[in-house]
Amino acid sequence: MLRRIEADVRPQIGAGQVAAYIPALSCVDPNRFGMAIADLDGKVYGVGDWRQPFSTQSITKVFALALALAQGGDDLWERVGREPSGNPFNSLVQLEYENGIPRNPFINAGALVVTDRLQTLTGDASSELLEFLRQESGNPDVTFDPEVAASESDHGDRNAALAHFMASYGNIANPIPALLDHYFWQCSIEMNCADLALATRFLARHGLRADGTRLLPRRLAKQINAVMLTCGTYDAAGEFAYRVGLPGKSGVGGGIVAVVPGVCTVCVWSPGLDPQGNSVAGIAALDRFTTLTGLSVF
Ligand SMILES: NC(=O)CC[C@H](N)C(=O)O
Repeated sequence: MLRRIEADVRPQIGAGQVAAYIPALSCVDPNRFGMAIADLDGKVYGVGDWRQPFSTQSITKVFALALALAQGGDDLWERVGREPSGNPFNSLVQLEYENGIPRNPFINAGALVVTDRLQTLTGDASSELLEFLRQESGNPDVTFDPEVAASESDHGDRNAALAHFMASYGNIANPIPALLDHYFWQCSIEMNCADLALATRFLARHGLRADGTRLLPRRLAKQINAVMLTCGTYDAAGEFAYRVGLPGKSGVGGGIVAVVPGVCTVCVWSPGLDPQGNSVAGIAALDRFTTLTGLSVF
């Protein structure tokens, strides 16, 4: 089935624009495509470049959210909302109208609040996140890409503006330079499709980690999946629900993870992005996946 999906989406591979806001991402080959499916027991099936590491970027926002909720509980929701933003992921405009409370945890402003919370809870948000991803993927080689992290920092004015703006409303607790560092390191984590499909499994397993221990109560796993469905692909979340019908989270590295609760997880990677910053071939592949298998939440 994966081979069939790859063949079906071949005309779209290379379509769109590779992220160009930092040099480290702009040189990625747009013709790459990989896809992996992990079942609940951790068996992985893949096609194409599924073992090629890529920049996970905003996909890490899901894992940071899960850790912040697991360790700090529902208080987080006093500082960040759960509604789709209908605006680009790095937009500033809504924040002023809404008194420094970001619409959801998956736009940059919301993710900065989540990382701030994780930093308060753990004292080392990005290392905590990396360790979690290593454990859940079973791959000790999952690592930061220092070049991407440095590039994010060099071109980080907008994220810095978001953080300072929220701090003016009292919605950031940690020193901003340290918070931004953790956020940029978080964005720089490199993983492949297999790693990401495996690491996302706790959301398909209703909160159970790879080792069988519980990360999240069932309720929280359901809630994170719901926020992914409504907010995981920014101002294209409606279109993603329409075409794919699964909780999903994208990143500007061209990766997307999707969850079929109680069944499996999927990760697809292809660097060409649509204007909303989501992988063109990635969405097409997930669209084919749910159409061919009938495995959507609807
Ligand atoms: N959508 C994304 O993947 C955005 C992540 C990117 N590093 C940023 O903060 O702008």
